[in-house]
Amino acid sequence: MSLEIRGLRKSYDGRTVLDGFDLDVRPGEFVALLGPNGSGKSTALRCAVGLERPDAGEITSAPAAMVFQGIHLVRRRTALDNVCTGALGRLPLRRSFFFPNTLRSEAMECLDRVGLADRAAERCARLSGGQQQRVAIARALCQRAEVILADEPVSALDPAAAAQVVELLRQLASDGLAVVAVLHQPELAHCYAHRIVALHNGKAASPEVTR
Ligand SMILES: Nc1ncnc2c1ncn2[C@@H]1O[C@H](COP(=O)(O)OP(=O)(O)OP(=O)(O)O)[C@@H](O)[C@H]1O
Repeated sequence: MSLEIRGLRKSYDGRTVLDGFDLDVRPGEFVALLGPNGSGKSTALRCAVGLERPDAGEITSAPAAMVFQGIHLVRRRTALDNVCTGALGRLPLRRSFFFPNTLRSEAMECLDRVGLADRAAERCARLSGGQQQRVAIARALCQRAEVILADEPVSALDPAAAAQVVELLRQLASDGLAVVAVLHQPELAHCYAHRIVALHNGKAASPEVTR
């Protein structure tokens, strides 16, 4: 299992958000996490990646990276530079200003996997929203993540770009990653996810196998 969450509990200001949330995601699996606004979907992902401390529960995860709705690229830098920053956590400090060629090659491979090798030298500000989100996914790949946690990755995109990004997430899962994406579009979840998990009353409702 790439990601195992058991009995996750989290409250804010005395209000219970997660109340025994469980989730298992295998390598090769794309899970869509659905649920109403405020049901705790982001909180669950943030706990899984270590951005939030749970009140209780156990999380076991292979190296994980998060992708956000807001994308968070450095817009004036090139797509390739942005992807290279995925490796900052494993670079010595002196290397973090001029990325070594080996890293640039790895970042190019990551851009290739998201279909954007031909835009590597383009400043991110000049890319479309969907392309920018694919660059952010390439950056997660350059982190050498085995688990990708995507929090509403397509909510800001037009329908065609959204479908392309969700299809890419499915492809990456088919290549062996474990992928969890919070989606607000049930039709995309049904079309592309291997499995849908619904968050209800702080718990995972029975998973529904879609494919
Ligand atoms: N840092 C925080 N401090 C206080 N309350 C928080 C914090 N983070 C989240 N919450 C609250 O926890 C609840 C769950 O939030 P969360 O963002 O996880 O829900 P969500 O299912 O992702 O919602 P949405 O679909 O609207 O993004 C909400 O009521 C939110 O206001």
